[in-house]
Amino acid sequence: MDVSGKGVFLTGGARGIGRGMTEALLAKGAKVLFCDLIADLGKAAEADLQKQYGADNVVFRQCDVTDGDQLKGEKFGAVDICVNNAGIMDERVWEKMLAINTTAQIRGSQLALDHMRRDRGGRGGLIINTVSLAGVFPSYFFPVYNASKHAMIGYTTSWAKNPKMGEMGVKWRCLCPNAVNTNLLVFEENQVYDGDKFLEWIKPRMLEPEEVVEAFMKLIQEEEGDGVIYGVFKGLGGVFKKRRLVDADGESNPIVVD
Ligand SMILES: NC(=O)c1ccc[n+]([C@@H]2O[C@H](COP(=O)([O-])OP(=O)(O)OC[C@H]3O[C@@H](n4cnc5c(N)ncnc54)[C@H](O)[C@@H]3O)[C@@H](O)[C@H]2O)c1
Ligand SMILES: CCCCC[C@H](O)/C=C/C=C\C/C=C\C/C=C\CCCC(=O)O
Repeated sequence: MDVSGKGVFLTGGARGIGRGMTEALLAKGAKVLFCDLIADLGKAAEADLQKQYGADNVVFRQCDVTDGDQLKGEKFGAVDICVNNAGIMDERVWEKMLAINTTAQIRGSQLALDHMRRDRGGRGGLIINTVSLAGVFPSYFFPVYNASKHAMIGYTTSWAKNPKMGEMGVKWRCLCPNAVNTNLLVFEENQVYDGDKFLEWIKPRMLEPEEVVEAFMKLIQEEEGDGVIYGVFKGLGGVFKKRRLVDADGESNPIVVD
């Protein structure tokens, strides 16, 4: 989709990957309403971005995505693209994690679908859920996080397969990065299992947020690829290539390039 002039609603945009996504969308001419739980970071990001891209083009709202009314209340001038990106990683508060990573992403998707459906007077659109490579492969370091992300792959790709989706005019995509150098990877003891081992495993594979944002922009701008699960990772032939995950039965070559 050409994002120029399009309306975007994005969650978890105050920092990390979501902050980068917001800026990249603005740079391509989109108008972005982004929300986050952390008001001071969000407002600072808004001030920076408004200076660069104009106050009419980017707005921040404080919002807890687990509060259905707040999410609904912020919706939506005219939204062409919805990015459900807010997420946490903390096995100690696993129910809260499911509420943010899964329930809220599903709620955001449902609200966006209702808003966008062409067959009910909307103008169509694109829904992107930030998932994770942990939504595709098992990882014993964080079982509930993993489950929360597997659920979003199932949910997103299932909607994409709905035979009436063409009529509804809505496209669905999952963005699945490997570990990214953001606050999510700053964790305390017991937040994950064997955290030291995870960090050791991840060190040579770690992505920078900009790499994920670049992949996100490719995913968003491509016309093809409905329901695609878009992996972003190092070490299997490059970070930015479009890949469709079609075979997850082994670590050696689980991914087939299109
Ligand atoms: N960092 C990684 O290794 C990695 C890898 C793959 C996928 N992801 C996913 O990417 C997404 C973004 O994570 P990130 O790495 O940028 O982390 P981050 O912590 O930098 O950003 C996440 C943002 O979500 C916000 N948020 C959390 N709970 C919220 C709530 N209840 N309501 C509103 N906003 C809330 C946070 O305040 C934060 O600004 C998450 O869904 C995460 O699971 C991250
Ligand atoms: C606290 C870290 C949270 C990071 C979450 C993020 O979404 C990253 C996920 C990255 C990778 C997890 C996915 C798959 C791991 C697959 C295999 C690991 C095998 C390692 C081993 O067994 O030695």
